[in-house]
Amino acid sequence: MRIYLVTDEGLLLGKDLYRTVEAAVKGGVSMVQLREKESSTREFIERAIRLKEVLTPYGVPLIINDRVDVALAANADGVHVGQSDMPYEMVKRLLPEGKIIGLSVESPEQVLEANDYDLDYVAASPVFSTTTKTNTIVEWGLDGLRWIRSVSRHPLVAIGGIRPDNVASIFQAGADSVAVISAIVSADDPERAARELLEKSGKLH
Ligand SMILES: Cc1ncc(COP(=O)(O)OP(=O)(O)O)c(N)n1
Ligand SMILES: Cc1nc(C(=O)O)sc1CCOP(=O)(O)O
Ligand SMILES: [Mg+2]
Repeated sequence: MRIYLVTDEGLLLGKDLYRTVEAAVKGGVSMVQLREKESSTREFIERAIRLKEVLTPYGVPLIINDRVDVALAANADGVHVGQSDMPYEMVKRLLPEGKIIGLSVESPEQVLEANDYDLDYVAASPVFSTTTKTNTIVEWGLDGLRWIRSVSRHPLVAIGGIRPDNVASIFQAGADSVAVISAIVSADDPERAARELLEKSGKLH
């Protein structure tokens, strides 16, 4: 996975969620996270089931943000948790073998602690500060990403403020993948936006 799309209903600017995600996949997105902060549990599950139906023909995994129960109910491919969410050990115990687990890391201590976990990726949270999510601690920057790469045994996802003009530098600093909301979700043409990110990543060939 290179371009990892995270959804946000509030940033769709009137577009349809499912069409936007499908267009982004056509443009090169290879993993999708359903991130619902306002919806009811029932709406969250319904959206997850529908999104899974959209993604399955493309072979693109669906990750559920925060909620192991929703992931299980929708037979999603995995869960992303942050440092205030369900602890890793519980997520690991509750999810069937083979499901994806991603964890946000916000400090050097958390990066080192994550080396004890059986994770599919750690997410540098945030690589750059962003208006999309403001309750973050401190941005890692490119030096921070290089440091994580040098000590972490896990695939490294970068998230926060990622755009076509900085995506190459993020991969050069050691990220394996970039997770993006507004640069794709808020674009007039999400397929083109995803393709541009992939082309500018320097990772096409
Ligand atoms: C890929 C990815 N990285 C980081 C986050 C943020 O997780 P968290 O800190 O739990 O914050 P919320 O997204 O739950 O508000 C993420 N969702 N995805
Ligand atoms: C969901 C999320 N988590 C972050 C973190 O730092 O943990 S930043 C973020 C939002 C990323 O949105 P955009 O691509 O629009 O900057
Ligand atoms: Mg969370």
